[in-house]
Amino acid sequence: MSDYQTFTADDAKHFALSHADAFRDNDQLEAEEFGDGNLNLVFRVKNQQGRSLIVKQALPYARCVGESWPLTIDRARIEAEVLLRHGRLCPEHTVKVLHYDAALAAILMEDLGQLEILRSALVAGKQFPLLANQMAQYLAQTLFHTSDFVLNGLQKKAEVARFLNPELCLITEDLFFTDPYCNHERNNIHQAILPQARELWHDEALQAEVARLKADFLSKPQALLHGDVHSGSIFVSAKQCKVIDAEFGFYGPIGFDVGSLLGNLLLSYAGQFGLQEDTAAREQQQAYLLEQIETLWLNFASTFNQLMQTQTKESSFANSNYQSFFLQQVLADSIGYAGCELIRRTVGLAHVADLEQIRHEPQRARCERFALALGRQLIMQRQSLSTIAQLTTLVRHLPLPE
Ligand SMILES: Nc1ncnc2c1ncn2[C@@H]1O[C@H](COP(=O)(O)OP(=O)(O)O)[C@@H](O)[C@H]1O
Ligand SMILES: CSC[C@H]1O[C@H](OP(=O)(O)O)[C@H](O)[C@@H]1O
Repeated sequence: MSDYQTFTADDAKHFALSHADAFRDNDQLEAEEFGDGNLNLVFRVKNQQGRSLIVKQALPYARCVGESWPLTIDRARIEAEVLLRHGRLCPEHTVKVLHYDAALAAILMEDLGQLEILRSALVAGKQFPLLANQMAQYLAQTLFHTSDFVLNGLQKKAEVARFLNPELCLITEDLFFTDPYCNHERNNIHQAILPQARELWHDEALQAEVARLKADFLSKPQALLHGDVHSGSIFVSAKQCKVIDAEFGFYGPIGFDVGSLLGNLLLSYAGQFGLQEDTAAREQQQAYLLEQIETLWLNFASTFNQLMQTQTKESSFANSNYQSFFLQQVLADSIGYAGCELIRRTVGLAHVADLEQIRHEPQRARCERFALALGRQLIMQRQSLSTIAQLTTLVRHLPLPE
């Protein structure tokens, strides 16, 4: 990393000017760093006509912790290459990457500032009727076309090697599958739910199922995942939906991407009990979220099924019984990973605004207990929930704990 230097706002301007057709040499550019994520610097660079682009740079450590947590800057390569690959497969729902510089670990990309971050919008009680359909297309297109249904063995292994991403995968392995199930110093547990967190540390039946999900995460390279499809990584409007932030990308189980999104919609569902005081408005928002969850899975499965039937290149996988079995297992995996996301966002290192923004602490604790109870049920029952309607029925009937 000899040429690497951490960008100032002036460096970000210079980088944008050197690589963007949108800017001219005599443009008076302005730049500000406004990143709010856990890991990187994000600058908005703007000219006097209001034209703007985003410069994202990987720091050699995790931003949320500091230099005591060193982290490879190769994550910028992974992010750029996954976004470029996914952008070719699903341009309408992937942020456009304009340039990537390996030495500086910096990416120039389109500014999506005219859209909203999904998580903030859901916390504000907003609804996006097209969201589930759009994300189903993104997930089905990117995951199918990078899977063994399309790539031959030689291509696939070269791809797996290119996207190994060991350091970022290790973060997920720890934060999703290890920390919440033991008394780990990285955990962030609100005092009021300490008894429920402790139960996780002694629940051997749950730990066995989480171990199975972790083993699959480590050893099931089904497709090139985004790797962190949470609602802070999705920009939305009434018409548009675009995914950013693919630095956790690698070849892993398809259900991990689908399940991460399901888990985030369920975190929003859980948070509504504490964010929305008006019962009718709360029930209406929760009904919207469950309807989006059903649409997401049904449209994902139907598009993936159509792609398997019409575009499978490997003859062994053209068998329709195998294809049904495959999708059924993706559903079970997705439900399990959704459960892990619910639990790790409630007691692990990285929390979410859906729960954190509940101001009334006792009510927040009830929502957190709901998220933990739901997460556990999803992990334990994932093989017997054979339709998405069974999952939404389970959610609807789960009582809000005291
Ligand atoms: N292409 C973009 N357009 C507009 N804002 C962006 C874009 N990419 C990132 N951001 C802003 O920067 C924030 C952090 O970006 P993110 O990629 O999530 O960083 P990190 O990898 O550190 O989590 C986002 O929440 C969003 O506000
Ligand atoms: C120390 S990384 C914690 C957490 O942050 C990542 O999300 P983001 O980069 O979008 O803020 C990822 O979910 C990690 O698990």
